[in-house]
Amino acid sequence: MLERIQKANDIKNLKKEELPVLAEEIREFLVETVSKTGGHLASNLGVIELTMAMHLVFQMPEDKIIWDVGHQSYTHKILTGRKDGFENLRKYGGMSGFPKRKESDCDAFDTGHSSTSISAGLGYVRARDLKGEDYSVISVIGDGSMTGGMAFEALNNASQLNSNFIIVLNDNHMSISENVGGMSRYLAKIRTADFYTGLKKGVTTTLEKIPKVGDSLIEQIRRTKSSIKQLIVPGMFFEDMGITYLGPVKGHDLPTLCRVFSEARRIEGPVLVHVLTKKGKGYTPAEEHPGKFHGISPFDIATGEVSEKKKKDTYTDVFGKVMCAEAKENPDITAITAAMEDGTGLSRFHSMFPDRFFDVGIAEEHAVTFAAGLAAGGMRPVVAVYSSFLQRAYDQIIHDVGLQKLPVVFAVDRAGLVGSDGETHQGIFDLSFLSSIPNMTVMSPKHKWELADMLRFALKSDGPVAIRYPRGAAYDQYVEYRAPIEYGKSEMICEESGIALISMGHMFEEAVKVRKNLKDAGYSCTLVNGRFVKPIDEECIARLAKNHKLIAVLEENVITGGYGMQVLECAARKQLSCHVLPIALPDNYVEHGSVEVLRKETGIDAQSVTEKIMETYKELQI
Ligand SMILES: Cc1ncc(C[n+]2csc(CCOP(=O)(O)OP(=O)(O)O)c2C)c(N)n1
Ligand SMILES: CC(=O)[C@@H](O)[C@H](O)COP(=O)(O)O
Ligand SMILES: [Mg+2]
Repeated sequence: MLERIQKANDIKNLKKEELPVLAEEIREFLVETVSKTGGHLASNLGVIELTMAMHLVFQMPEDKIIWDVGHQSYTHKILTGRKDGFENLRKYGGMSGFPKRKESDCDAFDTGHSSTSISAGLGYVRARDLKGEDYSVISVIGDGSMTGGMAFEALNNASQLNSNFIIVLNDNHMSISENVGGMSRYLAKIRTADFYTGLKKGVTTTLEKIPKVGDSLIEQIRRTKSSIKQLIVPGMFFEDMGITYLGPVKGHDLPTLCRVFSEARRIEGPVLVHVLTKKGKGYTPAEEHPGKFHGISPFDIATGEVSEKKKKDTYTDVFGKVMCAEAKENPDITAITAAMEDGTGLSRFHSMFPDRFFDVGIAEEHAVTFAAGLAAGGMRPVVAVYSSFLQRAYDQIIHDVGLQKLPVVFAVDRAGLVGSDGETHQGIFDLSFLSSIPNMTVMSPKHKWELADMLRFALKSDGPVAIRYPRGAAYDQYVEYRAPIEYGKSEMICEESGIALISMGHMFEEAVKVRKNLKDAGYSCTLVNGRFVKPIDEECIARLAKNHKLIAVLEENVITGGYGMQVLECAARKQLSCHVLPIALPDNYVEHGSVEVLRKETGIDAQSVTEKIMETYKELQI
C-alpha cells in the first residue's frame, strides 16, 4: 500500500479494506527507519490512524493541518509524498523531523516548540474569513502541549469565533514523561470511558427510577450529548468556554475518526475533538517505555536497546549529580523543570527530594516567575531548561527576576548547536539575550569540573545567574585547569604573545585544537577560557591587548550581541590597540544535522577557525 502513496491525497484512492494494511505498513516503516536514523518514534506511532483519518477527510494542501510541536508529523510526511526523505531524516541537507513550509506546501506552519498550534490555527481561520476563502483549519495538539499557557490564551481567544475551526486534542496521557497538573487530571476524568459510559448509564437508570420523570426526559438527555456530559463531567471546561466538544474518540479506530472529522467540519464555530491514542502504539518496547522512545537514537528493533551506548558523562549528568549533592547540604535548594525532567537531568533529584522538585508542565514562562516567587520567599530555585525553550520566558527573566535581582539560577542546557532537531532547537541565542539583562550573571564552563564549580558558585550568588552548557558528552581533559571561580574573571590557560584566543564555554575543546594547529604552523598563541560573558573580564582584555596583535574570540552563539561582539565593544570603548576577531555563528537560523557537520558549515570548527585566524593575522602583519 505504501508504494501507492506517492503524493498528497493518494490515500483517498485506497479501498476501505486496504486502509488498515496501510496503517500497519506505516507502523513497520517508521520503526524500521527510525531504528536507523533516530527520531521521535513513540508519538508518531500513536498518531498513524489519526493522521490517516485527517488525510482521508480533508484535502491537502488546501486544508491546513497545524501540528503542535511537530515531532509527530512523520505519517503526515509519508502521506504527502515524502517517504523517501526518511532515509536522511534529521541529517544535514536531509528531511527535517518537524513540519517545514519550505519542505512541502502541505506543511501549513513551522513548529518545534510546543503550544503554538491553536494560536497559529486561529490566525489562519481569521485570515481565511477576512479574505472570504473556504478551507478547513485543523490544529493538532497533544495533552502535554495543552499544559502550555499559549494554548489556553488561544482557546480563550478562539471561543469568540463564529466560523469553523477544528482543534484536535491528541490525548495519549503522556508528555515526554508523565503529564502533570490539573488539565491532565481533568482530561483523565473525561478519558475514562468506563466512567463516562458507567455514569451515563447510571444517570439514565436513576432517572428511570424517578416516578413521573418519564421516558421523554431520558430520551432528551440521551439525544443531547452535551447535556449528558454536563451532568457527567463537572464544569465541562471546553463547552462552557463556548467550544463544542466532540469525544472522547478512540484514536486508533479509523472509521470512527473519519466520521467525527466529517461531523466536526460542519460545525459553525470552534470545535475540539478529543482523541484518545496510545503513545508507541504497535511496537511493544515503545508502548512500555514511551519516555525512552519519545526521542530516541538508533536502536535495535528486536530488543529496543539503543545501538551506541553512552560512554561518558554528559553535562546534563554532571548538573544532575551536583544538584543532588548540593541539595543534601542546603534545604533551600529547589529544582524546577518545564516538562523536561529527564532531559535536564533532574530525575534523581526528583526521587531524592520530591518536595523540592517542581515539574510545572510545558510552561517556561510560568516556571521562571514561579522561581522568582520561590526566591523572594527565601528559597534557592534552579530553573533547569533548554536554551531554546528559555526564549519563551524572556520578559519573565527581565521583569520578574532581573529587576528584583532575585537569586534564581538558570541551568541552561542544550546551549549551542544541538544537532538533529535543527532550527527550532539550536540554543544559539542565549548569550545574546541573557547578557543584555541588567543584574544577570552569565557564565559557561569549559569542562565538566568547571560546570560543577560554576553551579556551586551560582548557588551562593546574591542575584540571578545563568550557566549555559551544551547537549552531549562533557569535556574531560584539562582537569588540572580548575582555578577557583572568581566573579567576572576569565581563566588564563597558557600565555604567549602575538595571537590570543579567548574561547567561551564548551568551545574550549575546539579552541585547544585551534591552538595546536597554530603552534604546528609556527605561531605562538595565548589561550584564555573566557568563563564570564557577563560581566565581561575587561581587565583581561586590556592586558591581552598589550602584547597581542590579534584577539580572536570563539563561541557557539550567533554573532549578533554575542560574546565576541562584547569583547569588540570593550576594545573599542577602551581604545585598545589590538584587532578583535569575533568567530561565532552567522546571524541566521541553523538547520538540522550533526553538530560536527554544522560547525564546519558555519565556520566554527577547528580547521575553519585556524584558517580565519591565520588569514587575519597575516593581514595585520602587512
Ligand atoms: C516550549 C517547549 N518546551 C518543551 C518542549 C519539549 N517537548 C517536546 S514534545 C514534549 C511533550 C509533548 O507532549 P504532547 O503534546 O502530549 O505530545 P506527545 O509527545 O505525547 O505526542 C515536550 C515537553 C518543546 N518542544 N517546546
Ligand atoms: C520535540 C522536542 O522538543 C524534544 O523531544 C526534543 O527533541 C528533545 O531533545 P533532546 O533529545 O536534546 O532531549
Ligand atoms: Mg501526549
